[in-house]
Amino acid sequence: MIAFYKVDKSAETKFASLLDTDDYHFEFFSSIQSITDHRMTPSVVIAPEPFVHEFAPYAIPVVTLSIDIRDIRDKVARLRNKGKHFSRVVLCASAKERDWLQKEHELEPGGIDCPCQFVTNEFLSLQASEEPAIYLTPVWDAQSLRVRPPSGEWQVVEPSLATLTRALQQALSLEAYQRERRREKLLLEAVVDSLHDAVIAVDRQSRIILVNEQAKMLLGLSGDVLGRPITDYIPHSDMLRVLKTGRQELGDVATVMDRSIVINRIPVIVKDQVVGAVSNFKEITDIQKMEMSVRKKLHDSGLEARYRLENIIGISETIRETKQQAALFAKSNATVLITGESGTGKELFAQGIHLESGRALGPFLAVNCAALPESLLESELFGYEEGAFTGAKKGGKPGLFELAHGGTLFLDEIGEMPLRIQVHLLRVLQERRVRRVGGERIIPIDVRIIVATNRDLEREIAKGHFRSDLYYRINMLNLEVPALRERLDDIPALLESMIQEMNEQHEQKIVTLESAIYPLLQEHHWPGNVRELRNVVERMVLLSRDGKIHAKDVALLFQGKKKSWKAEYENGEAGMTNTDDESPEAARIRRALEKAKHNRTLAAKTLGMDRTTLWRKMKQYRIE
Ligand SMILES: Nc1ncnc2c1ncn2[C@@H]1O[C@H](COP(=O)(O)OP(=O)(O)OP(=O)(O)O)[C@@H](O)[C@H]1O
Repeated sequence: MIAFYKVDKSAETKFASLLDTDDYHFEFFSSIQSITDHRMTPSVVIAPEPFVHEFAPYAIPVVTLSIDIRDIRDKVARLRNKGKHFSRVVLCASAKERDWLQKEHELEPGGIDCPCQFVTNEFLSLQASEEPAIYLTPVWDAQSLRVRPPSGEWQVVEPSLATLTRALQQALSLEAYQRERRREKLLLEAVVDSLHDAVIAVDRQSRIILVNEQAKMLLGLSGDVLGRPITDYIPHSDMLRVLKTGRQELGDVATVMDRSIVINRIPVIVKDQVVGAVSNFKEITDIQKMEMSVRKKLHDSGLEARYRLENIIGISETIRETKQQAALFAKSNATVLITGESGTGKELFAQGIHLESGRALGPFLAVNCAALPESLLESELFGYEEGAFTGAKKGGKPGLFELAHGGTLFLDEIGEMPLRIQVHLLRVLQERRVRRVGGERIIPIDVRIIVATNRDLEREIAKGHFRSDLYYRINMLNLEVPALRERLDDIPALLESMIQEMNEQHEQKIVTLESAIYPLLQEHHWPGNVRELRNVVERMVLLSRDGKIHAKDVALLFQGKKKSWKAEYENGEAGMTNTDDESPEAARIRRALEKAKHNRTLAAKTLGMDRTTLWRKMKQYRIE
């Protein structure tokens, strides 16, 4: 909307006819009050020069309406034509307008055929003179003349149509510019409002120039706060310090309206000058929620705990008791040591405890301590800072302890953990904080630790392979997972669920199992526990015909494979490796290594296994 302020009737009529189309919205006003009371704020105002200053407190652009030297020349010419006699022109106007007219006259004196004097209203004096004068004043100053010359000697000058048109053109282009600025402002506001962070910005004088809804909500601001000093709302705002020092302040923690928030304050610097400051802040709980969801995404890519305690199959007394005990342990935050032969389902219990605990919504991360070389295990667990070692990722990397914050970290095969890392782990468990490899920062962590082993740790301590202080620290709650041979009653239920799972996997439809199969399964010793059973079922499914598993196939399977399985499981692939006598497999590996002159790639090749498996087995059998 274009507002015309205190323009005279004649100008009003001319402006109205110039704007006589539906394209423009305009109004005439005679007081500031009537403008501020109007339902629409004008985008631009046209006001005669003496009244422009009234708009100083308002952020509205004003186009100044003033007469120009041509308007005076025309007036003088018209007066002469009417037969007026004068040999002097005295022009009386407001200071600014007077200055402009005087300058214009100096630059282009032609046109006025007698001397011209320019004065302001305050200095208008009616000197008696030999030379008759004509006193001219712009129409908007007529009412305010301090001294009034005798009638007939003074005349008002009205702006010509050309002057009015120029002012109007200026106003229209300003309005278009304003409209564009408003559109940009709305866009910026929408962008800032769409941020999850609360944002508030101030100018050099610490007046609020931008604030989003989140900031209003967190700071409890309401109404129109733009343009108000930030100290009206936050008396000792730290933004004042940032405006003064020009230094950013990141990660400050404060309590605002009983909420803990994390604040960043950043100076806005233009050409080395601090021209304002912007602060973005967030409730700590929001940050925690975000962390959770990032971690959740991590889980979705394979690190999620999926097994609940109730999904662990088994109806036997022993497994039911173990599940009850695990549920009880889930209630506490203490470290759990899960022991049991390999393949008994220790990891499933670790997942079950996590999901049963108050940390269920947090991350569950697992690492097999036997599967990684010492230095890699260390950086996986504790993370590293940039430049900690050659090849360290830029920006460093958080370790599993950090990533598992708020959740559970499962350390499988803890018995295989190198002694040096055991020391590091003990410190983390005691202090509940980690320091990344090569770093200085101490990072507090809230992680529940569950460890598992199939080794007899007391024996390992006696052999000097495991630290006793760490053992006492982790052995707070001990969950013993029973071997499958101690709970043969569970085999039918396990069998059923595994067949169903494999049917889905292999798109088969096994419907019946010959009943003679069950005694075969009950007689077996199951050194590889449930994992071995899973292998057997897989083979049974592959051997099945017409949707049926035949007992004779299973018998053959056991007979043919008995030896190799026995060797496989009893010699340490998955079973307890407590024997001090070297197993045949260990001997085979030792021989292959010697033959290959300790070239592991070559040895692995002759043994028919990949390097990682060889490496793992060497660790398992403690072959140097
Ligand atoms: N009660 C059970 N119900 C269903 N599947 C089970 C059960 N117990 C174990 N399994 C299956 O047996 C396999 C071995 O389980 P898991 O890895 O948890 O054993 P583990 O004791 O941690 O073994 P290791 O000591 O070798 O790490 C997995 O495939 C698991 O799904």
